[in-house]
Amino acid sequence: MAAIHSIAGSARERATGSNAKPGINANAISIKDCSLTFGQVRVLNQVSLDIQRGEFLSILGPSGCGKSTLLRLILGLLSPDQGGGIVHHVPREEIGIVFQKPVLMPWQTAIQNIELPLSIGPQRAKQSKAERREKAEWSLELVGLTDFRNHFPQQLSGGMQQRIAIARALAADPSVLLMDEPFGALDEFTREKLNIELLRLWANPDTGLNTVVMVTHSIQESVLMSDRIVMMSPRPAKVQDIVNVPLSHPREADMQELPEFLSTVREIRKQVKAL
Ligand SMILES: Nc1ncnc2c1ncn2[C@@H]1O[C@H](COP(=O)(O)OP(=O)(O)OP(=O)(O)O)[C@@H](O)[C@H]1O
Repeated sequence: MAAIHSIAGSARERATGSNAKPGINANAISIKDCSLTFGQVRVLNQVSLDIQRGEFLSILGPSGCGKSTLLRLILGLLSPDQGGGIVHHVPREEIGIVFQKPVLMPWQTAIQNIELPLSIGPQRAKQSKAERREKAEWSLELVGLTDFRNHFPQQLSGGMQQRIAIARALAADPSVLLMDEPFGALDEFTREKLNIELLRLWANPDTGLNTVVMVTHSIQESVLMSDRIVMMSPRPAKVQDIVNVPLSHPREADMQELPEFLSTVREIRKQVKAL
């Protein structure tokens, strides 16, 4: 099916506005005809996708089709065995990731967990200890958890732990954030709250965050949050379709009652059934 709607105006503005300076590619990352096989199992089959600067892109597809594999490919943790490869138009160190499980160190406090990646590897030399602490405090404040800075993970709810994981990713100042089912383990109420919080962080000019790529199993979540939705086919996965979401920004939870929201959800459901 052809893309069913034109791209939302504000997304285009984000993609082609202040971020797309002359001479800078309008894409953040380009995936060119990539295939990947694990042993005898072909997981990705000639996947091509341009991830545009400034967009919120969701990836939807059947379980096991290769969505997480695609994120790992984008991050550079895996390499394609065939195809033109991945072109990063933004520096690799500007790409952050948030996983479904927050993976926090249980013996470290919230603020220490956020600081940790800033204090190891090449990141360490970039900032003094005081600067790292200041950055961690800043990102903790962004996710509204300053009062919980000295709490250990087990003293925090699942939603709070995931906000710490998001703060940890934001502390490294990513321009591109990859998210692998970040809210999949949360209850519906918390999930919807964090959906909107994440959109606010994406729109917040204080963060360098510009482009989000989110794997999700939820059609509603993908429509509420995204500018475009990539539909993957069953394994070996290829890009089946790209759906443009006709909702404006800023998004609000009650937009889920709009006819454009409902018709887009219906259209995607129809496509999912036909996979
Ligand atoms: N390191 C690996 N070695 C071998 N096979 C792997 C490896 N990683 C993933 N796979 C296989 O690749 C396929 C795709 O896995 P992947 O986790 O990318 O799917 P997914 O679409 O993210 O699944 P889900 O929606 O259930 O999270 C699966 O069959 C999985 O078993």
